[in-house]
Amino acid sequence: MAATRYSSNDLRRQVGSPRSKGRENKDTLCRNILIYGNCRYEDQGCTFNHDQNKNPPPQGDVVKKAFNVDSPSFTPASQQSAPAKKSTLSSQAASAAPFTPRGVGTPSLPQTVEPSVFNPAAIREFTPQNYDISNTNTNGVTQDNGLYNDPFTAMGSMASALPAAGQFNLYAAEHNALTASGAQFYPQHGAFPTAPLQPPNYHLYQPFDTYRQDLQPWQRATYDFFMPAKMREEIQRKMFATQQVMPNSGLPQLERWHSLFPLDTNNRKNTSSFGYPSWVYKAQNSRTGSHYALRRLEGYRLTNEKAILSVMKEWKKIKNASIVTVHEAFTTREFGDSSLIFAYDYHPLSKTLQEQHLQPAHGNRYRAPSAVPENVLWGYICQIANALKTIHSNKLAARCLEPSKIILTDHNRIRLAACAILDVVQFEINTKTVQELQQEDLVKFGRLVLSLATGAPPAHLNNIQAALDSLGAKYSANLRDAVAWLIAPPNPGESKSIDNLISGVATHMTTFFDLSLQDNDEKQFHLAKELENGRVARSVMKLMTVVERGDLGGTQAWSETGDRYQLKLFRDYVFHRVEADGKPNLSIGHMLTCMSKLEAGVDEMVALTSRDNETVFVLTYRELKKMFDRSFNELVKHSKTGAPGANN
Ligand SMILES: Nc1ncnc2c1ncn2[C@@H]1O[C@H](COP(=O)(O)OP(=O)(O)OP(=O)(O)O)[C@@H](O)[C@H]1O
Repeated sequence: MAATRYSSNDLRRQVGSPRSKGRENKDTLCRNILIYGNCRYEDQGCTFNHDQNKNPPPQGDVVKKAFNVDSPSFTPASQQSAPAKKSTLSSQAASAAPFTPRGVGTPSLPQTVEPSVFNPAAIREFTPQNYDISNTNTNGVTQDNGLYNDPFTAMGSMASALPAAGQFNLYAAEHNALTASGAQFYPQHGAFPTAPLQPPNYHLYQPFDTYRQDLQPWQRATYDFFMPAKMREEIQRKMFATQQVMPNSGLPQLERWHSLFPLDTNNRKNTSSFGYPSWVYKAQNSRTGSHYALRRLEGYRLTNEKAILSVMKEWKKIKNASIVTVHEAFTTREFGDSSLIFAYDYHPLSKTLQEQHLQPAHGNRYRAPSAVPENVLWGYICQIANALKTIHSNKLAARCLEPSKIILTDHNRIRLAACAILDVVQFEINTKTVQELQQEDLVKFGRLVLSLATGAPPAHLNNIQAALDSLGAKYSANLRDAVAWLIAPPNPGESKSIDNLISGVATHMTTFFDLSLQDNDEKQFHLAKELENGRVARSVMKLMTVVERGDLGGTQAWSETGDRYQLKLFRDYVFHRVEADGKPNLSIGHMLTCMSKLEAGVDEMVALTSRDNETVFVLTYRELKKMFDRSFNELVKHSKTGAPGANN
């Protein structure tokens, strides 16, 4: 802006004040001080008062003057009904057109408006799009009596003043509630109309950028909008495994379980773990539809009902990320024998530690499996210690700590997979106390780690000392000491506990904890992206229910007429774009942006052209969103099921 625009004289001329002289001016506070905080003409002859503290004009005096800013002749007609507000500032802003965001409608401009320093049209350029307002005096920037508060400096104080989640609905179509709650953000501006909080536009696509900061915008690719391909593939494979069925498996349907699918990778009848051959099946619960892993102990005959009841009562309390949760146990004769079944959480595509580390590489049975890296071993130690801590604190013992009964459910993530079984099976014959069983847990834990470190199954570890000595070549003394401590019997009169081990491996625990937090951060980042995609997907689904539908509720070609026609053209604009040479434009960024703008109902204009180029509609996303909502609501009214979410 030209410097002259800010001169106090000019300002006064614009507001229609008569030129005052000498002493009179000295009493009047210079408007440049009011508006800009200083007056560059102070030392160049500006005759107004530049000391804000000097002679503040008494409120009563103002109304007595023939010409003053609150004089009714300067008050726009549209504002007269509002309670008169005392102000010593320029009336220019008061008579300026009330700001209305583009596309909301034509603001009712007062007819007597004089040339204005404040050009609302210009102010709009600073307004964040889709900024819904209920107070037409506000336009997204703090604006009152000619004062312009830089929204960007204001944001700092806003950040701390942001309302707690739940105070308003981020997904609300209208944000008037926000405007109303704006008052609390400007307590210091009590005398001014409160401007609404400028909320970030929650509806617009907002991918996080923490993890790809090194990329320039033009280097972004489609996959930047989605989770990494590897992660997606892994999750999809797991989903596929969960849904897998085997129609002619010959497996029975149990009372409340169906679609049994065998998970065992060999059909050896191995009785070493429980004293009975055991089999694992994936099955779907008929009541909940969820999938579980059922472990069946073949040929087990239950003699004491209390065994299941009392053991399960205790084990159902155990919730730990390193233990596969056990839900129930029951007996069945559906397999043609008397079987005991345990229902566990199902972890698709898991492998036992035995399969992962102790079996020769597939297709090469002469080559020993490669050694488990030390950091992976420490990860296992931390997770098993975590599991044992919970189990032992609940006065239980894990008992089944074998490589074939610990499953790997994700990258280096393990879980004890056969808890509670031995407690039921040996309910009547067990003669050991829980403390003794817990001591045994520690020894089994040590043998398990030793087995993984040496590559020999626990049953083959006959010379423990030799195996421990061999660790020195591959692993740190720290690891060797931890394993030796676990396996060694406690000193007479002493007992070892899992707490002792946890204190001893605290540094490894913190390393593992940190890695797990980092992993969590990364997943959170991908989750945030998928949140955006989920929203866009819902909007696309809604749009697809409307366009090309045909007739509805007796209206012929409903989807080709009225609002629906424009939505159809919008669909073309978003998804069927072509280049000048007719080649399809498949920019995913364009699709995501348009759909999220639609969801946000921003005030940006969009031109929709019919396919024959005969008709062009120029409208805002806000208008389109209204059409979209109207059309969809009409559909909902005619539907049997009602609003989405009421049914699946
Ligand atoms: N909760 C579970 N969720 C998903 N898969 C599981 C679960 N528990 C076990 N499995 C899988 O079932 C398969 C068979 O497990 P099992 O414990 O019978 O191993 P195994 O090597 O056959 O042992 P054994 O020789 O003692 O029968 C393994 O591949 C294992 O990963």
